Amino acid sequence: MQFTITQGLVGTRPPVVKPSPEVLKFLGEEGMRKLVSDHYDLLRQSNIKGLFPPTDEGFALAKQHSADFFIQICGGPDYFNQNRGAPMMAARHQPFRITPEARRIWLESYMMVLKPLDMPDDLKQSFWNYLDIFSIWMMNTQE
Ligand code: HEM
Repeated sequence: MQFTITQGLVGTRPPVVKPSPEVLKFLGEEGMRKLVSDHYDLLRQSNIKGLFPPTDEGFALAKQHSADFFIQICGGPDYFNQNRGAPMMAARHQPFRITPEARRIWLESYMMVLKPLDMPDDLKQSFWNYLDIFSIWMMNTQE
């Protein structure tokens, strides 16, 4: 199990592999929502907290939308499309200043919630590899 952070250039979109559907089968929808919620709670205490909604209501909604997406990308119901429309993730992140350093903090926060998670290593790896590569797509600002 290796939590590698691949060096990626702002503005590039390396080919990405979706996480294994087994991740969602193992965690269940509630487990996935808890994972995403724990990640957001770390982001809220991080140096990039200013990127995220300041109110509790906004923050709860952000958790919901993000979990909807991860459930969908892992082969579950298309909650994200139903609630938010086509993902277009890079475009949705465009209004936010996502630098390589912000990506690193975002990924390290996922690392912190994945490490202690009760899930087989091959599934953690599959989920991590997706986060590692797809997060490169979200970078839109040089340091
Ligand atoms: C694997 C990579 C990523 C995925 C799959 C992802 C997914 C999402 C999703 C689904 C949303 C909600 C969009 C909406 O409903 O309109 C969102 C919003 C957001 N993401 Fe990401 N994201 C990723 C990487 C990042 C990174 C690296 C950052 C910053 C360091 C970031 C910062 C934000 C911010 C600021 C928002 C808006 C507030 C919010 O709804 O949380 N994201 N992201």
